Amino acid sequence: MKISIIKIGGNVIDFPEKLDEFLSLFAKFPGHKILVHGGGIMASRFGESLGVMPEMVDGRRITDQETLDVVTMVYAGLINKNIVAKLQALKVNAIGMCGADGNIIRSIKRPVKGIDYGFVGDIQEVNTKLIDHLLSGDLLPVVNAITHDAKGQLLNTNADSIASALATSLAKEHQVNLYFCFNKSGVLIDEKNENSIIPLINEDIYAELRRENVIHSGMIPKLDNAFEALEKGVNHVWIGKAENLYLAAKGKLSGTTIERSRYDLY
Ligand SMILES: Nc1ncnc2c1ncn2[C@@H]1O[C@H](COP(=O)(O)OP(=O)(O)OP(=O)(O)O)[C@@H](O)[C@H]1O
Repeated sequence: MKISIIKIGGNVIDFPEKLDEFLSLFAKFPGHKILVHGGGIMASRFGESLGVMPEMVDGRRITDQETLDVVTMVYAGLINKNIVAKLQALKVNAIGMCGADGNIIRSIKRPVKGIDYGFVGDIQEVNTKLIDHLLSGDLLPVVNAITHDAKGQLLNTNADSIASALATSLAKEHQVNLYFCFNKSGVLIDEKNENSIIPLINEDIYAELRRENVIHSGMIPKLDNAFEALEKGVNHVWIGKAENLYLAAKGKLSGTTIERSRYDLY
């Protein structure tokens, strides 16, 4: 089977018009597909309205019990069910899932090493058998950033890591492409210039861009996940603007392609 894993960033989810535009393109996206989302911006806003203030370390959310309650309500409830309803309206048979549903993603609470992230989960296992069944039955899984430890504990897990883990697990038996959609036109040389897209990044270019601080914050785990996915057999990884996903699927250059092999950009 050919499978596309598409991760949608919080900046797109947060704007209803942008989300609608993305979902109508996504609905037409060819072949078997899985949508992965978090929703950090909305979770922070809802948390604040309930008096649960966000606390971030290196772009990652510290998840105490109250924060876990908020992210579960927002990711697995509000955002997930809204996306599923919108896809159903587009005649796509979407099914919303957190990691506990059908034991689709099992994780383990991150051990404390210097920083205590609280109820944050590192992925251990993906139930590819169930995903195969769903995709074969023409269902479209919409997977959010809440996983579980199979002992009754829900855990907050990075959505980029979920997309990457789904892709690498499914790549053992299928041809898998991974797309990270966010609110910028790709990985940029100058973040303020949407035309400064870096069309292709390999390990050497990545190391240099990190040294020069061109790549920082949320882009670092995204690229780490991208390289790990390629190393573990994923066919193709793309990072770009949500609106350009359709062009990317048609092989038209409109974002950043991540590649393992050496390639001289300059
Ligand atoms: N060179 C770069 N080009 C583009 N964005 C960059 C670059 N370096 C760092 N970034 C940052 O990376 C961020 C994207 O990663 P981030 O994981 O925060 O976004 P996201 O996919 O929308 O996340 P989430 O799912 O958590 O909402 C951008 O908002 C940008 O600030």
